[in-house]
Amino acid sequence: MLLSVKGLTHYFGGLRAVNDFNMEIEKGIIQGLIGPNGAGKTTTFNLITGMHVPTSGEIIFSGDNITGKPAYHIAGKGIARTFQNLKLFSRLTVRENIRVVQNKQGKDAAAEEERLIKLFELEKYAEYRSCDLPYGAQRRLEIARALAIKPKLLLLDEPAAGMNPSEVDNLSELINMIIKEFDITILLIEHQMRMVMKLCHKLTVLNFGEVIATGAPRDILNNSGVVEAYLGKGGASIRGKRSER
Ligand SMILES: Nc1ncnc2c1ncn2[C@@H]1O[C@H](COP(=O)(O)OP(=O)(O)OP(=O)(O)O)[C@@H](O)[C@H]1O
Repeated sequence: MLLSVKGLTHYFGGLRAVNDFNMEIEKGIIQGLIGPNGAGKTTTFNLITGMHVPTSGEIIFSGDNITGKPAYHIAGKGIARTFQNLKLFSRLTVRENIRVVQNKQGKDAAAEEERLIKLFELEKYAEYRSCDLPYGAQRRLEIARALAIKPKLLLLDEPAAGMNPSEVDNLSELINMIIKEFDITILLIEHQMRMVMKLCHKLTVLNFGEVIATGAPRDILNNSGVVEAYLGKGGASIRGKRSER
């Protein structure tokens, strides 16, 4: 397993945001982490990436226990992330945003910078400050910048937030391209179910900080506990169809 999370629990004061969370991620796949608002998805990302120290539990990445290690250490081990609300260096150019996170400078780094700019269709914006980019391009840049640290595991936190349907389709293609072009594994938080169903090989479903289901996307869609968690008893399904009552 590339990542094993065991018994992860996190309290914010008296609020238990993540409760005995277990998850395993195999190398080379796109795994989805879904669940209703406030279920604890972003908190889980923050725990994995060292932004919060868990109350208890263990996180093993590539055989190393990274539980409670500082964020720079975890990034150095090969876990990169993007944020729900973009966190680009707004006054730096596209090129500079990528360059500042690269570990080394030199010929190889410059070639990698060009490759990322090209793959993410950012050529025409390369010298623009990131704050001057259209929204979709900012989102692409955030993923390109995360890849610039050459991670083994990429955590994407709602990359389709605020996108229109055609932008969501483009993003899905981009994520498929990433898994082909880079030697990488992806953990994806996303509310857009169409995208989740299209991309993910496996899903983990969180509700009130607990895992309520894990498995193949098709099985998850038909899991009554999951449907209930999203919409309450007797509600519509997460497939978007209204159920007859
Ligand atoms: N820094 C914090 N301090 C206190 N409570 C927090 C903090 N961050 C998150 N929470 C609480 O922890 C719970 C889980 O939040 P989290 O953001 O992880 O959920 P989420 O599944 O990512 O939700 P969404 O889909 O809305 O982004 C929520 O009740 C939230 O209010």
